[in-house]
Amino acid sequence: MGDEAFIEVDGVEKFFDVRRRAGLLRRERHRVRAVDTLSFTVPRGEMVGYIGPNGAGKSTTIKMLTGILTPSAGRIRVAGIEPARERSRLAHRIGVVFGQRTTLWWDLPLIDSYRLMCRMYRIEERRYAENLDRCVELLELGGLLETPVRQLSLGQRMRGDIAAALLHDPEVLYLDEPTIGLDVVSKVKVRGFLRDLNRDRGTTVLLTTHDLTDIEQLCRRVMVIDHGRIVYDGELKGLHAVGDGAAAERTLVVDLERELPPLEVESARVVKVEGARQWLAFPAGQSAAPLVARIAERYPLADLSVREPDIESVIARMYARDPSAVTSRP
Ligand SMILES: Nc1ncnc2c1ncn2[C@@H]1O[C@H](COP(=O)(O)OP(=O)(O)OP(=O)(O)O)[C@@H](O)[C@H]1O
Repeated sequence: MGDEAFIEVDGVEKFFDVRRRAGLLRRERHRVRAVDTLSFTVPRGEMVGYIGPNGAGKSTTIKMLTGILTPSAGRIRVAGIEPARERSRLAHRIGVVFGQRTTLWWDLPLIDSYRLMCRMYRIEERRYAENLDRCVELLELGGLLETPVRQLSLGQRMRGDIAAALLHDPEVLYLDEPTIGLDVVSKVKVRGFLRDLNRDRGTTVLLTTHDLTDIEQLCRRVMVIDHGRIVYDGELKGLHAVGDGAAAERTLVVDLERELPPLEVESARVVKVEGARQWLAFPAGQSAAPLVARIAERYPLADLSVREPDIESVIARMYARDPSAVTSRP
């Protein structure tokens, strides 16, 4: 196998047979198609965004790539291994982080979880010590190693989980919503760490997220999945173009010292007013700083924050504008 296809997904389908109520006593069998003829490849060392609306099939894809789920049809290879068949052999070569749940032992100090993983994965002592030192330093975990996981903040726990996924030096890292619920500072730390990991160690990364900034800052390539199929595969800026420039709007949320009529500011428009709070949409490509300066000059400003466009709205507009414009990479 050449490096051209380090992750290889070819015509993969996954359906679930579920039973649902169809009347008082009757239950009907019903087939949910979670992934529908999915095909893509990821070369070694690439960091790819994998995005799509809720229920599109992202988690199902990741579960099949780790071997937790077996495809109903089609072929998957990761580092030359068929995940569902050789799940434990593959486990030595991949790392997984699910943002919504932890792989750490809740009641144990962080370091104990790491020691357990070292034994479970039979990681060689020296390699373990090196990887741990590097993660502790770069993810700033030094002061947290003796803390039980349940006492960690969400951002600390996430950094702890990322370290756990990297102790055995995986060649591939799957990240499912790694920045979900994190504050801005934690997001910046996590993104910086992932960028360096990919650059310095050549780790192949597949990143699922609802936060477009994660993609913007980390991935040149993005794949969009909807209804279990890839509907776009290419550069992020191409996605913005398909989704119409207006889709890529950010929102400035302004708290004024008192209620005022909608603000009038160049290159932004008020989209909502609620008491002394106003929401102003402005082009995502534009820096917020001059806009903030213009508002501060003319209006009594108490506080403000910037909201990034979310993936759902970009995709929704992409469809609203012209569904046929949504293309796949050749
Ligand atoms: N074990 C299961 N049994 C039945 N249906 C399932 C199962 N797992 C997933 N599905 C269904 O398959 C579809 C795809 O789900 P999946 O979790 O992969 O989506 P997702 O893109 O990860 O969504 P989200 O962004 O909400 O996490 C959904 O319709 C979901 O309800």
